[in-house]
Amino acid sequence: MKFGGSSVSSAARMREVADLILSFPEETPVVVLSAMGKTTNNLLLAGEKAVSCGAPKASEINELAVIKELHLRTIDELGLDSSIVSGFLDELEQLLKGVAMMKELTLRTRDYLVSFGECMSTRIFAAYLNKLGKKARQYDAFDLGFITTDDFTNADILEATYPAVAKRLHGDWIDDPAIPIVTGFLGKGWKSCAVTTLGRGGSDLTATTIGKALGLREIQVWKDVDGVLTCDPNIYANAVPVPYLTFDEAAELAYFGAQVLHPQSMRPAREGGIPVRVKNSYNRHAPGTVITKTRDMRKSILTSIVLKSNITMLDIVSTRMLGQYGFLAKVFSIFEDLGISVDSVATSEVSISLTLDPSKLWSRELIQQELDHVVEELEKIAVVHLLQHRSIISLIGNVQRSSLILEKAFNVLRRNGVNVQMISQGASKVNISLVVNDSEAKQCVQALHSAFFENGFLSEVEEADLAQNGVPVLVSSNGAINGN
Ligand SMILES: Nc1ncnc2c1ncn2[C@@H]1O[C@H](COP(=O)(O)OP(=O)(O)O)[C@@H](O)[C@H]1O
Ligand SMILES: N[C@@H](CC(=O)OP(=O)(O)O)C(=O)O
Repeated sequence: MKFGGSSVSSAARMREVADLILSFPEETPVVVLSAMGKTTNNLLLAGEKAVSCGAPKASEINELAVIKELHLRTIDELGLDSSIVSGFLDELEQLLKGVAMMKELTLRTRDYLVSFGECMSTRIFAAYLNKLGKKARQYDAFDLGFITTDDFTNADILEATYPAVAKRLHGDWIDDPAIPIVTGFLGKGWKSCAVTTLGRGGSDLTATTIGKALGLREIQVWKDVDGVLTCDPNIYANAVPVPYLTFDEAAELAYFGAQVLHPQSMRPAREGGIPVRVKNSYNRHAPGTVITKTRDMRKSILTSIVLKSNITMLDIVSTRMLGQYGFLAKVFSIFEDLGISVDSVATSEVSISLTLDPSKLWSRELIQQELDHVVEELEKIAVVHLLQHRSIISLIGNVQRSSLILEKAFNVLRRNGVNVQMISQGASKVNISLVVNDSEAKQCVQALHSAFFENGFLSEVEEADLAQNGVPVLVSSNGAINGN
């Protein structure tokens, strides 16, 4: 059971989550927690301010005061001893003074700095469960066996993690049973032995990794929404929960920008064949979303609409003759050399259009200087147009019905006077990506959502299928059509 920052943002929320866990007395869950509320953001901001504020002022950083106040108030309201976090808060202040003195915040120090959030939330929660008489044991993931690459701020979990975590949790359970309360988001670099983090929202990945390591029956990720929704509720309030998803759909949805799940988190669940249930800790009786390997696609057309804004698009036209081989290889080797990730691609014989995500690495914004450098390198072999302030609208759905989805989508976009600048759809993908201007993207998502989900479109298609085939068309998740 993983609870995100919004689920454990205060003493009241911690009580609620404890009550939720205790309401399943027959279960012996492993609990994964994120940092309380906005603590990770505050730690990052405090670190950035420390770089330039000068050592004497480091203790006065506003975000440090906010973090201290939140954790001490929570401890107080839960009737716990302040010594649970006071050591961490003192060390945090020292660390910020150190950053201020050095006038630099390396990626390694940044990871160590943000680790304080999860280290404190898990200690508070474990102490509270123990106070309630439910035996709990706190674990720091970096001591539990989470072994990662040394890519600070965006580390990958290594295979050795699975047996190490299983051995430790099983061993401790046999010696002295207690509910494990594990820090999400954190790991230990295999060479550096320093604390690493798994990228923003990485606690989902911690949970699915533990699920696979222990071969659990189910992985639950508890959020502040009723599951994965048909679109981001901040973009369009009419979004509704999606009851079932496949791992592929969920991964695509997360990768293309839905903040609800960490993009890598589906991998261990898929490998372990363990269902993931997305639930609402504020509304525990809502059924949520169940994510599994396959699902009944009979009535599935469009599942969810995802928006990723502030995308940079490159239009690259070869300066050489038509039919020249090796052009794609040359272009992609430039991206590889510069360590820049490409999201969507559309090609013709002589040109490539592709999108780059400036926020892919949360630690390192793709800044103008880097973009200029990419263009400079590409201009050695092609004519390049850099197009900024674009958005990718991803239509996640049943690719076997892609013509139907595209017909409907383009109808809507034409009616809204929107010109699509790039389209990307693969043979086995569950995702059709459309690139539009940032300024018109939200309006497009709203119009598409109304057309697909709110105006009886799905039942109309179902009726048409029935009329045409006698029975609804059954499409399995591998794409085979089984209709009569
Ligand atoms: N398609 C989507 N479905 C559900 N939530 C989404 C979607 N896209 C964006 N979100 C946002 O993601 C948030 C994720 O929930 P949250 O509880 O904050 O996660 P966590 O606690 O793990 O950080 C939601 O509050 C919602 O605003
Ligand atoms: N605290 C980390 C890790 C995490 O997973 O958080 P959340 O579950 O609240 O998204 C972050 O903010 O990125």
